This record gives sequence, structure tokens and C-alpha cells, in this order.
Amino acid sequence: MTSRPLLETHALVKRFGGLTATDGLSLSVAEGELHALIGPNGAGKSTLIAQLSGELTPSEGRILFDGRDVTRLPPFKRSLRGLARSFQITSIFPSFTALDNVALAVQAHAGHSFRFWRDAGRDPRLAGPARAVLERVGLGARAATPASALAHGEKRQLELAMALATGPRLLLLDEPMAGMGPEESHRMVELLAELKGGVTILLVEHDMDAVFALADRITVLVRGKDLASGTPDQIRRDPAVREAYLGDELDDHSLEVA
Ligand SMILES: Nc1ncnc2c1ncn2[C@@H]1O[C@H](COP(=O)(O)OP(=O)(O)OP(=O)(O)O)[C@@H](O)[C@H]1O
Repeated sequence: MTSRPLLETHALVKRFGGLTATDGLSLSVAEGELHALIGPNGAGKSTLIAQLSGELTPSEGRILFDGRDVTRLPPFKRSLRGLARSFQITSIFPSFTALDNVALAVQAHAGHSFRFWRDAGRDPRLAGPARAVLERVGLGARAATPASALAHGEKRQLELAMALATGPRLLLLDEPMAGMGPEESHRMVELLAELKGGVTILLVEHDMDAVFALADRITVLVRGKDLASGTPDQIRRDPAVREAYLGDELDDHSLEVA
């Protein structure tokens, strides 16, 4: 792993009327790391992810990806550069099979014509890579299943597959475990652990066991500001973090100092 930042924000600000949801945030995500973003409800995590993916425009500040300014780029242009967001179940076509959905993601990224999009899964140039990605996320056996028939956790795996199909260098994951039972969460943690290192990941997640098990570095966001950034151990031991957030939210084994 190198320590060169793949993603940086400089003094990023996002205001909604009188509310400052991102408040002068300077964040750095190194190439290859799994960086988790935690913080209480309303801390500004989703607002930050939306600015990084390009769905929201910052009020002030800059976003650099691989050293280049992407602050004003639309989402699809960021995706072409390798900055991909996952977990928007709404982008799945419910009547299409899992394979077709991933094949479409491959096709969209490769910039092929959409003329034959219904048959994307039958085009070997698309189906081959799509199948490989489905295997990678553990959905190989569900390739021919319509997306609407997948369990909730499987839909989240499918979303991850669709993001991976675009060959991202950095994946933005906004609460991938939300709505999952313990077994599905466990499978997702295993999957993210396998992906870790191969692709840089910025993970927003409320499941602290998952965060502390997976993260190389953690940033604690409180009221749009970086309260602390460091390794899981440093974050566990940080008095300001314990006082502001982890003390009540995380007074369990994930917080115990090893
Ligand atoms: N489109 C919007 N318009 C106005 N206020 C917004 C908008 N989106 C978010 N906010 C406000 O910005 C603040 C940060 O919200 P955000 O959803 O980013 O927090 P979060 O850390 O993701 O919270 P949670 O953990 O509950 O998902 C909150 O006070 C929220 O009410």
C-alpha cells in the first residue's frame, strides 16, 4: 500500500440554507486503504458521500481524485475516472436477471451502444466479465434469477457487483449493511474484507463491529467537521471521540481497548 492520497477534500463546505452540513472538511483517503467514516446521526456522512459522487455540489472547497480536481464533474465523468458509488438499490432493473443487471453496468461503463441493452447478458463480451464479478461477490449461483426475486442482502451484493463491474479505483459505500440481518451482514463483512486492498474503499457504516473489523483508518465526523482521524486503535483511545460519540454509541466490545 502506498500513502499517496487517491481522494482528498480541501476545506469542503456544504450549506443547506442556514445549516452547515459539511463544515470546512479536509479529508484524505490513501490508495489501497479501507477508510471508514463514522459519526452520529446528522453528522453529514451522506452529504459528504453525495458531494464525492457528484450528486451534490459543494458550496465551497475542492475535491481531488488522483490529484485532479473533480469538484464540478458530473457523476458519470467521475465514474469514468474510477470513482464509483454503490448501494442505490433504485438503480437495479427488477425484472432483469442479476447477470443482465451487471452486464448492463459493464456495457454502460464501456460506452457501448444501448440499442441491444435488453440482451446485454447474452453478449459474451459483456456476460463474461459480468459473470466473473457476480462470482466475486458470491452471487454466481443467482446469475439467472430476476433481481426482484433476490433477498435484500443479495440485492446489496448485486449493487456492489454493478459498481465493481465499472472497474473502480475507489468505491463509495453508503451503509452497505443497512437493513441486513446478522447473517447477511456477516457475509458482507467477509466480502468487503476480500475486496480490501484490491480497491480503495470509503465506507459509511453504523455497524461498529464491521467498521472496527474492516477499517485501516477511521474518520469521526461530528457536525460536519473531522473530530478525529486515525487507525481503529487510535480512534478507540481518543478521549474526544469517546466523549463526543463513541462513549454512548459504542460502549461495547468493539470499543474495548485491546
Ligand atoms: N437536502 C437537504 N436539505 C436540507 N438539509 C439537509 C439535506 N440533506 C441533509 N440535510 C441536513 O444536513 C445534516 C447532515 O445530514 P446527513 O444525512 O448528511 O447526515 P448523516 O451523518 O448521513 O446522518 P445519518 O447517519 O442519520 O444518515 C442534517 O442536519 C440533515 O438534516
